[in-house]
Amino acid sequence: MATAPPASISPQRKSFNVGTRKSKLALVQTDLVVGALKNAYPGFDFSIKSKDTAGDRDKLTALKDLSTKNLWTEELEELLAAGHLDVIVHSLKDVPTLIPSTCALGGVLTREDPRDVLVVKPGLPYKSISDLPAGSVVGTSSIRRTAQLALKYPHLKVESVRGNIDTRLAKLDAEDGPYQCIILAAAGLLRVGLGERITQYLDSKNGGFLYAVGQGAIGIEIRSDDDTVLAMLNQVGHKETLLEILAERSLLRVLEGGCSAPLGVESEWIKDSDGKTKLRMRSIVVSVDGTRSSQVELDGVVESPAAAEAFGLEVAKELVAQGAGSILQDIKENKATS
Ligand SMILES: NCc1[nH]cc(CCC(=O)O)c1CC(=O)O
Repeated sequence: MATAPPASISPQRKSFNVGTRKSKLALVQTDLVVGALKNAYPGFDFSIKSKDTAGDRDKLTALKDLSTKNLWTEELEELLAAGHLDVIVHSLKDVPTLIPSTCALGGVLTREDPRDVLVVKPGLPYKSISDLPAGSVVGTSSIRRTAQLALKYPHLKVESVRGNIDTRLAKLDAEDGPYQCIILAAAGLLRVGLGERITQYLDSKNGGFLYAVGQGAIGIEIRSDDDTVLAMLNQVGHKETLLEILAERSLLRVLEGGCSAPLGVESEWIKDSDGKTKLRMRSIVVSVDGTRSSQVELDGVVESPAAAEAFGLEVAKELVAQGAGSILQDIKENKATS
């Protein structure tokens, strides 16, 4: 049954413009958000406006070399702030931890499987990352994945692969292509109906791989003063996902301080011995060459957005105490990438 609109929603405002990127994944995720909003607000009208962003246009430069960090978000945020859009739907992983003051994170849908996965080239016999022989080429452009590969699998080679999911899979499948496998997010493959391409799910216990902050979550950005849309999103958002991603983003925000940190995380809700629900966060910071790493696992009672942000900060402090600070300093000074 549809929920009655909260009192703060003005009866005059019944049409909303929902912006997103043009990729297949972005459009599928936007349909999920619009579907949830239409279900809660059947009398309202939502139109989808899709747009290519800087990140979609520049497919040649390795991601870590592109100077602006807001590749996927900035142009859409300008349209949002100007009122041409009311909502932007993002893969939350691509949303910088600092959002311009005119905009805010309005909510998140239920997280899809957040893990990274290995996709092996068709015809090759490998069933897991540990089956790959020395010298095998793994396609990825993420410094988090590159650094974790260098740490755990120094016998493998890493080569950059850019483009949307279909493009990357086509590069993997090309008969004369350089890659034996690629690493992708499970969420993207599952959401576009390509789950059968997954060879192995990677996590702390399988392959020893942690995922990106926000991975698998759909983030919904709004104008920071738009109480109407915020109230609407409160009806469709998912509380556990929100607490997980606020903790993860708080951790990353503290660590990165203006540079992109090779941080992996894994968030899991557990019951402790007294039956109390806690958020267990595993985290790792790895130097780009994989020679140094710092790992922390903490459990925290996380029942509110403020508690989630405080918990992320606590994990960050512990990571720095375990040595993450010097790894991040080297990355900032560009030593580790030479
Ligand atoms: N940076 C690209 C990107 N942004 C979101 C996803 C997948 C969906 C998600 O992680 O939520 C991907 C592709 C990938 O990393 O495999």
